[in-house]
Amino acid sequence: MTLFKFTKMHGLGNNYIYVNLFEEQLEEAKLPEIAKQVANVYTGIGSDGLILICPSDKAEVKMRIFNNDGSEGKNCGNGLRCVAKYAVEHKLVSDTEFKIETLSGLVEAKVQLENDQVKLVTVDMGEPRLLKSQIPMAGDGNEKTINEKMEFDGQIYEVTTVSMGNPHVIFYVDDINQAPVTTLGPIVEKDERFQEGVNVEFVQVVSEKELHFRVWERGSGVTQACGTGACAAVVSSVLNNYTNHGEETTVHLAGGDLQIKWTKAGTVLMTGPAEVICEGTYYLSE
Ligand SMILES: N[C@H](CCC[C@H](N)C(=O)O)C(=O)O
Repeated sequence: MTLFKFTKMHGLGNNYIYVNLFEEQLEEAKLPEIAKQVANVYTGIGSDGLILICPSDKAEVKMRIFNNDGSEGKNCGNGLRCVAKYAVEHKLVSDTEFKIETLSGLVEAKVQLENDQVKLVTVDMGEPRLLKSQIPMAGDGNEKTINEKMEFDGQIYEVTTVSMGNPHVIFYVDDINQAPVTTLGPIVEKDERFQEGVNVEFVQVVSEKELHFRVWERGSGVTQACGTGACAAVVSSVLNNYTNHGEETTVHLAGGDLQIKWTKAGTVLMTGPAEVICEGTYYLSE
């Protein structure tokens, strides 16, 4: 019987099962299956996926993220805030500011402590990637997709695409409560023009400082929040002249708010909470 200790954590309701690989051992080939198992709300723990906190030779810690369909993502904003909280509170790091390695590069995390507990985390998510070749998506790889017409399910939409190390396509809607998240989301997620699939975001512009946001995530479906998606939405909104470059935007997600700024220096800063839900031992069914 394989068993391992886990911590369930969430960032604005985007919840994952975290396993500390400084202490536990999981078989590499079984990781997609383990992610699907623990994420199953009926026969597992129930989560949006699995996140591994690993040793790294490039940073203090490394994060790997698996969606609830077992696919491995290359970045996870809500996951990074929770990894930062875990690393500080379990003394995997000795500072309140440190680097985290992801499959899409290094990010810089900075935690805010209250009585030795991490409440808020700011992550410098690095620079957005805007070329079609970087999303990746079909078309001229040297071009960007900003407010470009694309047909999905027989209808023409104007979309913008941004990668935060993982792919995002942003649709603007007049009323976030009417956004076709569960109907259009899964169609776009698997559209063949996105060679690696895509996270699908719906955004209602409230003002030049506020966005409403909903998401259909690649590999997980509807989640309460998507940190990389919220960063992509702010970058997209600056590119579409809805919000201002270098100014902070409040993004209202289903699970709560993130403060996001696409800095004039070029990187995207994301600030938000990270919470522990529970800890336990998982008995992996063979
Ligand atoms: N579904 C995403 C990974 C999780 C991203 C999201 N949960 C976040 O907080 O950024 C992907 O496959 O690219």
